[in-house]
Amino acid sequence: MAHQAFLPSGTHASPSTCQVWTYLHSLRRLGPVVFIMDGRSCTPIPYAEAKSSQTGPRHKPGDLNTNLHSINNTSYSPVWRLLRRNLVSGVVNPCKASKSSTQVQRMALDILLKSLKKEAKANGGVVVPVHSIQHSVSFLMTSLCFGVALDEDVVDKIKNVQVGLLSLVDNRYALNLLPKEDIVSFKPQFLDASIWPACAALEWIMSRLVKHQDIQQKLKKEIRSVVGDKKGLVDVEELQRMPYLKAVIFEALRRHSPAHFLIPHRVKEDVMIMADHHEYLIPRGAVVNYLVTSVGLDASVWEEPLEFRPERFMPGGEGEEVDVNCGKREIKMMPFGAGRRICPGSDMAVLQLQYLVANFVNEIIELKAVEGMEVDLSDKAELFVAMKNPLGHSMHALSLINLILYP
Ligand code: HEM
Repeated sequence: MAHQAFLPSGTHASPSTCQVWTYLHSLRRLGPVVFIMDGRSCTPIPYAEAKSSQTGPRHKPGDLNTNLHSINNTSYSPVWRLLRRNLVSGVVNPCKASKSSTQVQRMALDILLKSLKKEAKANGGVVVPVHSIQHSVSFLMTSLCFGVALDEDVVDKIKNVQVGLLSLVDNRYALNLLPKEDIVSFKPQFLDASIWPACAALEWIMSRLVKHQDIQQKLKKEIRSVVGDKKGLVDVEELQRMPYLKAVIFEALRRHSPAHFLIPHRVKEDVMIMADHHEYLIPRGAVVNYLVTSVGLDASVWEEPLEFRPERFMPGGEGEEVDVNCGKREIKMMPFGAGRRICPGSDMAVLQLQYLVANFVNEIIELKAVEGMEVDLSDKAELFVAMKNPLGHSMHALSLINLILYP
């Protein structure tokens, strides 16, 4: 059953978007593909080749980030279960995030709004939101991670020098249950895994709100209909009565999935799969991955998949029943992965995005591009998929935005 098709050459373990599309193309030519990764390169090959390949450990033990005791590097085992349980019950539990972390949440929002307002005031309404977003989300996630609201300077240092994290460990949450080397790898991992995809998602959402003024207005109307003329913040409880807000966030996660791939998975035992009337063997030990983006852009599931249309997640839309946690229903998108290794921060990430976006939109009069400028929606693959030309990246970029704030 050997597949003789021409194989594309290997590429770096974090492929660019262009390479991803090459892979998608390969998928069409080669049928089901197994990605073999050797740490530096990632080669899509048909199952038959995979069968004869050697796959060693993904990472070098001992490396700070990758000592194989961190959640995403650990195979399914009691250690993985313990690490994951600690994270889920101690840090990312959405109830906890909505109650005991309210103060941190508010402070993060405050950082975002203050920094944007200051910049808008200094620059005649023009802002470059990417830095404010990163600062605010970093503050939020690091504070949740360490269990205390950290000083903003500290947040910056952590963001820039994660190696120094150990000196900041306090005895909150579950971290003190872990051996020292696990804490070292847990923290950078928590921060890498939580800050960057959340930043990317927030920036994509803002861009879409700039690009689609009608969606921005509809969202604003929904928020106002729930909070009325109440001065002050939109509460977490109020978010539950904003289905359109959730639809905007889901649509952004579908259309601009922050992760193009999952963290590679290793096959535990030989598995036979059927595709295009062929039976393929995925051999035990092979490293496999999913093209997360392509799942959310499948034209047989989504009408005009490239369009940004939050209405598809409203009653009657093709995404009405979608659950980003990929429960028992058909999987139509998987921005957080699926199954046992699904992102444990998914609920918290969605909640934080709802909170920040609702309050941000409630606070502004209008978010729009500077006259004559347009939002550039090209992307680039870094650790996660970010905007190639961030909103208002420089005075020469095409994507300056004009933030008109209430006085
Ligand atoms: C919009 C935000 C986020 C996105 C799009 C995202 C996406 C993902 C994806 C695609 C995976 C790989 C799943 C797999 O390999 O099957 C993952 C894993 C992971 N994520 Fe997230 N994530 C986000 C936010 C967060 C947050 C807020 C946290 C922590 C609080 C977090 C912690 C983790 C961890 C620890 C893993 C590894 C899980 C394991 O291997 O068992 N993520 N995430």
